[in-house]
Amino acid sequence: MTDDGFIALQGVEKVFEVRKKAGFLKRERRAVRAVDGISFAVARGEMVGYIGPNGAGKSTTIKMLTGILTPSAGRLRVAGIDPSRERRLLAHRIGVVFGQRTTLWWDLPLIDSYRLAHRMYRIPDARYRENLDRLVELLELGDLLDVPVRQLSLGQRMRGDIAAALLHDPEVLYLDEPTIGLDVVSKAKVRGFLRELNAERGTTVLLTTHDLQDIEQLCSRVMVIDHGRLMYDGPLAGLHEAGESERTLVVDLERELPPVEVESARVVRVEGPRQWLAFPAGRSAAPLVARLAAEYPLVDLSVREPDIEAVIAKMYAEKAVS
Ligand SMILES: Nc1ncnc2c1ncn2[C@@H]1O[C@H](COP(=O)(O)OP(=O)(O)OP(=O)(O)O)[C@@H](O)[C@H]1O
Repeated sequence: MTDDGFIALQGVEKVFEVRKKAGFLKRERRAVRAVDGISFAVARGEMVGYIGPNGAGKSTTIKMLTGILTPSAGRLRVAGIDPSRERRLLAHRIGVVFGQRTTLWWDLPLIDSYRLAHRMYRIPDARYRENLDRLVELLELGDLLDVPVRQLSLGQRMRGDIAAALLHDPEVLYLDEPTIGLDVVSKAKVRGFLRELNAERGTTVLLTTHDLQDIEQLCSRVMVIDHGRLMYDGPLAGLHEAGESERTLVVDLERELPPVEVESARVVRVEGPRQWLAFPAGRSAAPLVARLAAEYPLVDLSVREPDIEAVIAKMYAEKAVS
């Protein structure tokens, strides 16, 4: 593939014209800039998180990447293909899973949707059988193939949808909220499968989610979008610095004491002999622990990582002010 990435966007914009009621008969036209000049490149085999608050422009970006929507401006390529111009050609190279809406046939047994995909994508018979067997095994669908989709639980349906998106061996998989509404066990199954898919097949994955544990467990890189603009693109750890987040050192002292005093950390909570100290997430906890141990009667301690959701919220707040 070219140097500019397997998925490549340069200054991509999407503006929607919406009509708004402005009186009894009057309607006003208004432009909604859903995506406002986004540029990024994703290399083949990367697994990237694409996150942001509601209405940020995530789904619009994914729709442009699949060719459903045409960008208003900018350049966009997936596997060297212009999605909106060659949507059918691209369809053979990509798989899409929308967590909130199924692509499976609601009233038919699960297997019928797969048979349909077999024909629709013209998947060679041997390849279809092989992929179906592998996906059924990995996603634990064996007992569900003859069950009508409407009778499946949400977690089962989601696994069914993921299999449907992968029968034709796509090189790229877009996942829009793949764990939404799933219980802990189902989430773990979906995440485990995606990790394996990426490691074994080198499938490039772009993942949109509100569940930051999805990102934590799957993606080494994360892009944050807000108001149609890219606010952050980098490793997950860097988000903490961007949000100037803090880690927490929880210390158990021998007895109740006034809030401890130690450089570069501040006590944020005291409960009996236990105290919570906030310190910058980018710093090592070791010198802090050493100082505390030298000056106070320490019994036990633990370090808590910051909640990423809070980090992002803080980042937004800071950008809004600046
Ligand atoms: N077809 C459309 N016509 C008009 N406006 C639209 C259309 N699709 C999206 N928008 C607007 O574009 C903006 C971005 O929407 P988008 O669905 O891409 O956000 P999102 O980040 O996916 O949000 P969510 O997390 O809620 O799904 C919103 O203001 C939305 O109302």
